[in-house]
Amino acid sequence: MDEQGGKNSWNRPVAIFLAVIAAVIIIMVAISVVQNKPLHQKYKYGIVLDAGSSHTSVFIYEWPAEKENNTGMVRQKHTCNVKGKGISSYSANPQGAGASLYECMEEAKQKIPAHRHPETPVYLGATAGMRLLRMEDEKASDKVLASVAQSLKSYPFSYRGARIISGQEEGAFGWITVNYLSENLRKPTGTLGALDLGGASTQITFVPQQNIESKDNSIDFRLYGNDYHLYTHSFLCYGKDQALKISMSKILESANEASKTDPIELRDPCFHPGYNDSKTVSSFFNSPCVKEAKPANENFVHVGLGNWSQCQQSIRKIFNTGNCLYTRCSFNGVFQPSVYGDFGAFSAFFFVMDFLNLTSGTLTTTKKKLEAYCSTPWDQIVKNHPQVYKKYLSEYCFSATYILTLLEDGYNFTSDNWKDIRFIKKIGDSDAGWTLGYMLNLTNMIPAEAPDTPLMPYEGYVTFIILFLLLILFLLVLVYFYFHRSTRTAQKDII
Ligand SMILES: Nc1ccn([C@@H]2O[C@H](COP(=O)(O)OP(=O)(O)OP(=O)(O)O)[C@@H](O)[C@H]2O)c(=O)n1
Ligand SMILES: [Ca+2]
Repeated sequence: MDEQGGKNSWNRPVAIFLAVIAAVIIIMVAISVVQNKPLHQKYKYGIVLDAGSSHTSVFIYEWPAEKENNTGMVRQKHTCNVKGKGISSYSANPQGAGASLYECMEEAKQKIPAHRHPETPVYLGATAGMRLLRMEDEKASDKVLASVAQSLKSYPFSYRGARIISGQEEGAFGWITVNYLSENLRKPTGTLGALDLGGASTQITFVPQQNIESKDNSIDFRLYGNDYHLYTHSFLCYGKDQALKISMSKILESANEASKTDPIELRDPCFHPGYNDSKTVSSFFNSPCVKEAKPANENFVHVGLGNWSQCQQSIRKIFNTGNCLYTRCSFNGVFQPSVYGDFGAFSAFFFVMDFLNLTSGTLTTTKKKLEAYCSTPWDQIVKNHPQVYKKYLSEYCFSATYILTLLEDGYNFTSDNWKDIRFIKKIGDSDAGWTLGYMLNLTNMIPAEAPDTPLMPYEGYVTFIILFLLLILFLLVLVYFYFHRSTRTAQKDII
């Protein structure tokens, strides 16, 4: 009896103790499961309209709400191309500029959950087309901006402004975009230079090895605790559409002097042999970028010759490589340090080189291929690309020759560092361009100082604490049984 009673009196506390431990383990495991379960991700959104010289694009970005200060977290969710030309083409009908945004903004309402609309910022940045319109007619450019502002305010988003951004901003934000997307900003590794070619301007931005001699070309950033000293320059009028106007106006001027016939025949080495089209002089002299005297004749016949080296010679005339007041210049007296590091070349750099399959290869092979392309008869080119709009198709020889000349003679890339240029459209899901960097900056999503990073991620921390507690409990159990057994042995010894 005594012995049994003794056994029972020992079993009850053991059972209670084990039950408590089991309960604690169950609660802990339950907490761990709940804590570590992936939470239903909450996203935030932002909209940026890129009002370029040739067209407007609407970009919708999204990012996980609780991770907005981390690099690489913002991605492009959707993009919509506004139908028709850029907003600067509405100078005679400003209301049309705002109205043109309707379809893409309606699409944005569909893509972003309704409960997020009021907090979603919307920005419009206009680039070189509007810079040129402002130079020509400031009132007209103000009216176009007022029209797009009024249109954007009519949507349920948080309107944050419509303005013409500077060439420096365009270059610097393009650089931020490509480096943010490549996740270069929190690492000690190098950064990627940015080359952007639009219709009306072109930008070059990179971290140089040399001193920046002109303060207009220098931009400083402190991002995630690192200091960046950037060189940037935007060449207004050196986008591919304006460059074509300047180049054509030079050939037209000399053709006009040579022949007094009407219409003038413009024999152009940058267009394919067999190309023959009637055009108006005004369509090339309608820009503040064109300084040549306008010929009296309004009509001319544009005749292609398809001679690549002559084409390059005529394009070289639009780059003034003399008159440098610094230790070195790119062109037109603009200071530029030697290009350094890898570069991402996007927008029209990519569209043109990708269309012609020229995104890889050496500078020499690229020139050879382009020479062959330019000399291909026009009817053959049309046959090979029946789906491409003829105006665009006819301009690829000029555009690619312009790109090579700009990169080699303008920015001083060489056969050696040609391989450092990557022709890119996107990085991951997001387009390379200034819009993402612009939004990241205006929403303060890139902190100057690196956010404090915990020793381990939150989920890991919870798991670690639970395992640690379980270990302590296990040790307690061991200790308990050890004493329990030694007490029983001691009791037996007494009996
Ligand atoms: N798929 C595409 C899209 C555009 N383009 C051409 O590339 C040039 C530049 O386009 P883009 O980079 O969109 O220029 P914008 O932003 O409109 O001009 P800017 O930056 O100078 O304001 C334009 O001539 C356009 O017609 C092209 O050849 N293929
Ligand atoms: Ca652009």
